[in-house]
Amino acid sequence: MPLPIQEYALIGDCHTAALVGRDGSIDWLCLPRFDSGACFAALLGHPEHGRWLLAPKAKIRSTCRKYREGTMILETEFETEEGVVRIIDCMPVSDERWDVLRIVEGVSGDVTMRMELIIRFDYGSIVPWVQDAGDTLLATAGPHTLELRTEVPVYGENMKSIAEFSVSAGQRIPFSLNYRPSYEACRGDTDPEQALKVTEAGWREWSGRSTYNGRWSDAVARSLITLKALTYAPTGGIIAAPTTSLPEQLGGVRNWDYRYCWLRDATFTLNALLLAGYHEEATAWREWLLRAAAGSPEDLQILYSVTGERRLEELTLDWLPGYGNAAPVRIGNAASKQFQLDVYGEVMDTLHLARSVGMESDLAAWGIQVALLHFLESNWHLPDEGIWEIRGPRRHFTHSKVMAWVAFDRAIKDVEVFGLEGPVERWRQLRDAIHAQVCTEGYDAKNNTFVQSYGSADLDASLLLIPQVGFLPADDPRMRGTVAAIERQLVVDGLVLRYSTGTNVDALPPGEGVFLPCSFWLADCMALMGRREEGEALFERLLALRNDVGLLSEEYDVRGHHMLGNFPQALTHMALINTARLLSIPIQQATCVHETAERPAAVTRAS
Ligand SMILES: OC[C@H]1O[C@H](O[C@H]2O[C@H](CO)[C@@H](O)[C@H](O)[C@H]2O)[C@H](O)[C@@H](O)[C@@H]1O
Repeated sequence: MPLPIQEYALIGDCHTAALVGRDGSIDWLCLPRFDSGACFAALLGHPEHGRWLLAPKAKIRSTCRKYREGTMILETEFETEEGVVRIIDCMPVSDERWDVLRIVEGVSGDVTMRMELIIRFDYGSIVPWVQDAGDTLLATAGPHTLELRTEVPVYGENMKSIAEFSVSAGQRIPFSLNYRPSYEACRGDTDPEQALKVTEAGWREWSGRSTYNGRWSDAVARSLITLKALTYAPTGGIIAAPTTSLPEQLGGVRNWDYRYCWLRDATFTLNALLLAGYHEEATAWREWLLRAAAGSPEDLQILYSVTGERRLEELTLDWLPGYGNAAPVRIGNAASKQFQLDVYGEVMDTLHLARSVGMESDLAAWGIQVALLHFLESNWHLPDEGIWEIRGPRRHFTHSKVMAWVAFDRAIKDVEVFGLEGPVERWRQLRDAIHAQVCTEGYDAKNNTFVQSYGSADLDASLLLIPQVGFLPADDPRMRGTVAAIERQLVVDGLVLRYSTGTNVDALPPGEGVFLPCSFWLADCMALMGRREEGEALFERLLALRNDVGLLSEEYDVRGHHMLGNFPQALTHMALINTARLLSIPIQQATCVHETAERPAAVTRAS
């Protein structure tokens, strides 16, 4: 059984990423990119599905770990009966090669160590042919080769590569695992100590550029680094999470592949990066978006691969039992074929924000935006699958319609503020028509609450975003009523469910954890409504759920006290950054909204 989700830490090179367990085992790694087949898939099965263990053989008394400040370099320290040993793990960022670097450092005593390398390409299904080539161990199968370099002797045993060695205080023993296509020449060795130095300097330089200097700077810094690590450097695409099929319900079927770029998630993420001053990432993402969205607006997908590929066929891997037997394990994502209205609003909002914070205006972007709006004009009235990507029948989701309003609202502001050209009068009429429709069809006057979808009495935590996008101020009585209803019906032990899965709206068996981004959104609403102390208390509670290295998954099981769902998740870390920002500025500024229902200042002002 793999470790509890919160016992993993992330290392990455902005092309792909690995999960390193507290026990020293890398249980998840896809190469050469985030969505490639995994060569270590023990996370979704057993060690025999691939992993790389590097840990003391001696009895472990305690383990503690941390990231080196401002970096993605992980240090795991094991205290054993024989002494203390530290493992330094990282993936040097490079466009030319893919390496996982592990340095074993003796801290005190003489500690006996064990390395166990089990390479299984294609998600644990292919045993490679392993050759000893002197100072290098070569593992090849089809298109893939992994090369292990280390000074300690390695031997084969039961289809595993094993090393046992001892490390004494002050000694450093490097291990490097390099990936290359098997048909290409060996790229040669790198100096591990030098690679570590360069990697550390690179991450520190990047972190040092953050403009956030509020109360929660450590938590925000770790979230920003995590978001950066989920960015695919060659294209600027940002993935939702580096894993597939970590279950939203233990033993359940809510298991999805998140190793793709959702317009929604990437847009939220980008807002967080932009507001912390990371304009380069914003520019790269805008270019990624323009390439991905190029073509007919009606063909816009809600998610793409990191390079913008569209066919993400959903398959199940029946040889993998799944994390804690939560089957099926899925790769690909059928949501790519869904119609989700909200993404139009999210894209328009981000591009508007990009202009507002001074990113150079791009005429090609505006051309695509106008085409998207043209499509939206004749499609906003249709039912859709909504923000939660339900797999049941389409509905008129209130949040989707609100986001259609956002799309026209931001386009109008782009014309008014930046002098861009468009049929602004027609857009104004549409904006007003959508607003009026939402306030009648999406609002239940009897219970004084907005509802999940037109005609339904159910609630939905996506409604908490209404003030953030500027549709209505947080202190509007209808919004106060909605927050109160959500607190009554969707809050479990202080944290927020995204909706009631018992209604079968998503056509899946009921039951999942509380949704962490929605819990941050509740804290935002509290802050915007003048309930700042409650908002802060909820934010602190959420921060306390982070694991020992500051990472969060998508969901949380309040009864079992463990994380659920893919990990670490960009949407959650983005929500954390946004809430920290909101709570870091003076109350007056946070709640200030224009009469025309502008976004709250806190959500638009770069710090
Ligand atoms: O709950 C069903 C859906 O779950 C996934 O979607 C969720 O993750 C997305 C990526 O973070 C997010 O954008 C969406 O709002 C979430 O509901 C899954 O990817 C879908 O295939 C699935 O239908």
